[in-house]
Amino acid sequence: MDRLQIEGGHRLDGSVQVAGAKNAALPILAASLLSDRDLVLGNLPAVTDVTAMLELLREFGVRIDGPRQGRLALHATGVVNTEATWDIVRRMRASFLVLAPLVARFGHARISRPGGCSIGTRPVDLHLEALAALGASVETAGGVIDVTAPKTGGLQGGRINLAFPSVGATHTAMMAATAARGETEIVNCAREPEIVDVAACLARMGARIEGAGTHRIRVEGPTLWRPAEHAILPDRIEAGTYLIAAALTSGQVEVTGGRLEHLGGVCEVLDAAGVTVFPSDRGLIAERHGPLRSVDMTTGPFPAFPTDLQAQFMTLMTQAEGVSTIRETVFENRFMHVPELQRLGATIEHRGSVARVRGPSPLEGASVMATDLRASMCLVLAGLVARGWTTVNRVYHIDRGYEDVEGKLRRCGARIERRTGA
Ligand SMILES: CC(=O)N[C@H]1[C@@H](OP(=O)(O)OP(=O)(O)OC[C@H]2O[C@@H](n3ccc(=O)[nH]c3=O)[C@H](O)[C@@H]2O)O[C@H](CO)[C@@H](O)[C@@H]1O
Ligand SMILES: C=C(OP(=O)(O)O)C(=O)O
Repeated sequence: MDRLQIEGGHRLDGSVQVAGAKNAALPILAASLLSDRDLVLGNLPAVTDVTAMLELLREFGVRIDGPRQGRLALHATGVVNTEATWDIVRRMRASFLVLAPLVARFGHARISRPGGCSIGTRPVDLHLEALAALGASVETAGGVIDVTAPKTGGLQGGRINLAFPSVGATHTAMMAATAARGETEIVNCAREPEIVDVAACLARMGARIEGAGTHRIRVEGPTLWRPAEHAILPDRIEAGTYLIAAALTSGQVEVTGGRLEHLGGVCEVLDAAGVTVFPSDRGLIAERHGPLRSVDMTTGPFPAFPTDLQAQFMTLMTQAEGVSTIRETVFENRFMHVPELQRLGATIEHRGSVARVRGPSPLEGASVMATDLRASMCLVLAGLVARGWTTVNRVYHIDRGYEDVEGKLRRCGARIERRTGA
């Protein structure tokens, strides 16, 4: 199992190219199942979640050509299977996103109920309610979810009112609605930039869809599919991670491809902490003015501070003067990094959905265990400022969503090595 070894105390300077967003790439790959026309994708991130989704699509019978000159072509003409087993779903939660396109196109799909993961229980009720609102019947038995569209006419347009602006349920609703007959209105939907990117890709594929990025999306179906080409938008979470890394080490890094409008509440919070993020010719730069200040932060759906940057922000706050109160409102158990940061010397009290970080704490390198993608990354960030060497174990979590993490950090001056094996 790979691990990363980091020597702290080196300032980051230089530039980092942000990859395509994993959280747009995964639903867009699932959306390739909707159409029998070619879909060509650019800017797919080289991360293991994308590899796993491509493997799953191949198992369904999707033909995949490339990558050639950075582009990958998907042809879903010969889909042979509409069942995703537990073995597939347990490897990657986002594989659940194939449910809607399969039901929409083939009228039926069976998928194992995804379990929780280290950040929360992560139910799928809102996905299933969205499909039911378009006329699908949903049966669950023995951990398997069976979804069938009406025998005559398939899915029908309708009104989907999401109880919470779930990102995944919004993807499910949009994809199902493109194949349903008539108008669908999705209310209280998620507004994340990845929703806008998925909607843009669906529109290129022929869907009549509007309102993505607002609380209400309208889709007029069914879609007359056409061949399409789409480049995945840059990963705002990766961009935010490297901006935080630069601020943490008092360095200056140009985050190429990062976009201010995608970072929502992040820049405001960083500004209050003494870090200004400003646009450059090619992306974003974070500039720190003297010592970091503690800031309170609450995660929430876009444009609030993203839960996927909460752990990295917590590492930043270990180096800020004062007490920072961090509230996690999206997932019920997303503080698994707290004991590992404490192991490095951070002073953090954690109760329920609130963590209080008292800084600045001198961190000391140690061996720590990665528990999920962003928790792992916050430990790498801590390693950049800890005294001596930090070893982050179970790096496969980071590889799920960060392309070439050690290469990107090393090119900015970090001392970081990947070690393979025991
Ligand atoms: C592949 C992908 O895009 N993953 C992102 C996506 O996950 P994901 O799509 O799973 O996140 P959701 O927005 O759906 O989940 C938010 C909250 O809603 C709850 N919920 C969700 C669905 C449902 O049917 N019922 C329900 O109760 C979840 O348990 C969670 O507490 O958005 C999250 C929130 O921005 C990000 O952290 C993840 O990185
Ligand atoms: C939680 C995340 O991803 P997923 O929804 O794929 O588990 C993440 O990207 O931080």
